[in-house]
Amino acid sequence: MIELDKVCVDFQTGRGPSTRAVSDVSLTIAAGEIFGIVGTSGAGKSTLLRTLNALQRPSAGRVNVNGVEISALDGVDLRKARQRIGMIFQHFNLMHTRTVAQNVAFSLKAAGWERSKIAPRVTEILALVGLTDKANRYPVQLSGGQKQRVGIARAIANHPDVLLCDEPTSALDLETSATILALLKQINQQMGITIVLITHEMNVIKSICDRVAVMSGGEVVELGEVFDVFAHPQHPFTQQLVSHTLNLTLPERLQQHLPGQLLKILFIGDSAEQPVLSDVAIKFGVAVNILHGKIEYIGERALGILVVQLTADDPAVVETAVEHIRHRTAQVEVIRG
Ligand SMILES: Nc1ncnc2c1ncn2[C@@H]1O[C@H](COP(=O)(O)OP(=O)(O)OP(=O)(O)O)[C@@H](O)[C@H]1O
Repeated sequence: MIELDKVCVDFQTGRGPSTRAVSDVSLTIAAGEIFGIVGTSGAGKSTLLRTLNALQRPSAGRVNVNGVEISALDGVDLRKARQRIGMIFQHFNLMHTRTVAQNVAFSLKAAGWERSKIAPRVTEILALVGLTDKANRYPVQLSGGQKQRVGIARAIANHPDVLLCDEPTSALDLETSATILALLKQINQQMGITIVLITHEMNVIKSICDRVAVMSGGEVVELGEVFDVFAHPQHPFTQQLVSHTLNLTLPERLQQHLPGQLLKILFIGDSAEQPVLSDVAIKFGVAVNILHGKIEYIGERALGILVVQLTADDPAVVETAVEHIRHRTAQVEVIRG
């Protein structure tokens, strides 16, 4: 449904050398998927997202949406192709002199809807985003979350196939963010709209995306199912993002002064249901001290993480116990041996 083939974007600033904002990105995004692009500021996320509706032209490479090479279109053809692609923004981009209903109606007028069909569609779509009672309010009278709901209503009113989301929750508090992400998920499931979302927060990726591309320095450095990226991040930048999100750092003081081995253990699926730690305690006579732990739910799947300290009189016994744990869990990282 969406295909990027070796997309590069260069910006020429002044007379100096150009900046490469997006470097050789190739991706395929399936119809109906919620696809996340994560990276720090300046990674090239916005620039890449904007190539999907040709707000930004690639300097090299091709962008195909619904079988049409959007990066090669202009004029009427481009306007038509863009009508199949909605977009929402971090700061909502609403028209402040128009009411909520007028903001949504405006997008339908622009898409060439018959006058008589606009009002019923506005009513329907405002009900879907939970804003029926705010139809005649102006944006200034709304909370951030309500403004983003207007943005979403406006973006999906014309039945697009794709919804592009540019940091949709970055200006919102945690609770409101969660309700907006839940609304996006609901829209994806009910209407089958493909969602491409950019964010700098792994938590946003974790809560609604199916797959994720990690961007750094204009490149996609990692790509995969969200669960797999969280469970086995490969690239050092992804490892840093995931570890920061899971927040399992122990105070330095504790790390330095504890005897024995400190392990971070990952439990996935079956391994989460087996009494691995009590088994090693009994079998090898090691003392197991749990220092930190949590279970993250990503989609329907659980990812358990524990930080434990293993001690015994004989260090060789601890080594054997660590090997035993390694064979029965998804991953063991020795934080300090
Ligand atoms: N119009 C432009 N002219 C020149 N350079 C630009 C332009 N737009 C973006 N850049 C540069 O391209 C790089 C990528 O920017 P981009 O906005 O895509 O990153 P981002 O990952 O979306 O970051 P942020 O989250 O801060 O928006 C940056 O170095 C930026 O300075």
